[in-house]
Amino acid sequence: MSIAVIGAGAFGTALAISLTANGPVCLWTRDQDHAQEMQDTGQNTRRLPGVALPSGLTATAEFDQAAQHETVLLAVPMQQLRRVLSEHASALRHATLVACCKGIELETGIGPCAVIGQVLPETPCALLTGPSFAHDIARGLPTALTLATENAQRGVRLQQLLSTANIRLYRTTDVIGAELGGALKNVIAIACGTVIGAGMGASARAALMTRGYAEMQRMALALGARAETLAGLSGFGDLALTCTSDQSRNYQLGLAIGRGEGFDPSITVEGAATARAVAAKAEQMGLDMPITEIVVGLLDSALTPESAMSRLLARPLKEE
Ligand SMILES: NC(=O)C1=CN([C@@H]2O[C@H](COP(=O)(O)OP(=O)(O)OC[C@H]3O[C@@H](n4cnc5c(N)ncnc54)[C@H](O)[C@@H]3O)[C@@H](O)[C@H]2O)C=CC1
Ligand SMILES: O=C(CO)COP(=O)(O)O
Repeated sequence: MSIAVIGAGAFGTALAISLTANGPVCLWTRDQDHAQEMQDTGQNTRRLPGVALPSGLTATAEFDQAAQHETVLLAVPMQQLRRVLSEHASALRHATLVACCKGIELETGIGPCAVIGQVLPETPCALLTGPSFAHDIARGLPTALTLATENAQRGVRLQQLLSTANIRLYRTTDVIGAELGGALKNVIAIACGTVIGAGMGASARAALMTRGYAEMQRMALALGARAETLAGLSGFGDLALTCTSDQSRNYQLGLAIGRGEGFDPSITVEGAATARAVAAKAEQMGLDMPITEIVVGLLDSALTPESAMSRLLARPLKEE
């Protein structure tokens, strides 16, 4: 069973490195110079410097070379997924697609598997998500992730195929729950980074993580997710990692907002677009998502960290 990874960013490269322990892997980048650089240096110096690419990994800029593989992992940012699928729809039609991105599409309010379902309705798909930093995976550190797909047989097959020496996969058929856990935790991580950056303390962060988790559940359950999925790796697990580690780019953006510093807009921060998508969806659904709302206010500079916190503290008192 052969594997390709689309997107030679930090995560795509890390997955490709780990998966070569099971067999050859093809890693696609849209940039010919980048592919050449990886071949010449044996490293992805742009996204994962200092980590050697194993000999079983082939870097290419030829899409057809990647798309001929049976299983194709899609490791591009969420807001680019539809474009990549649409540009390469005919080449990808016959593969099994595994989305590796975390987020909600801004224009439509849907997650990665739903986007695949719209662009390539006949193509089997799955989602790989859960707590893991690219650098940890690439360095061979132990991780546990969730593989979500509605087809249970496909889930068993992909679980075996994509488990490696340092990636232990659990499987679920609750795709919407896994999608929402991975997407919504990034929004809460921006809020948590903000309170730490602004010096509001670890107690405030614990409060945001807990009430943020309640918010994640509120939306996910309303959309048909199972509560136990939210309590698992793709929800609680990834929330815990992303809200407490300054390796996280979503958390780092929050730190910068809290400190009143700028942030490089070229860095992939999925929670920013997702916060806007989720706030709009919550309004349509009549759901109360106050932390998501204040994150949008912080991103728009309509709120300061202090005014955002005052707004949360001033909300009517209620049962937990
Ligand atoms: N970095 C990490 O630790 C983890 C990342 N993820 C998820 O993986 C996804 C990708 O993140 P990273 O790899 O970290 O981002 P990244 O910014 O390192 O890489 C993104 C890659 O996608 C490529 N790309 C962007 N737009 C494209 C387009 N239209 N066509 C072709 N290629 C395009 C870029 O050139 C870049 O190589 C995100 O959804 C993220 O949430 C998930 C778990 C861990
Ligand atoms: O999803 C991740 C960890 O599971 C990576 O987090 P960031 O995208 O915030 O860096």
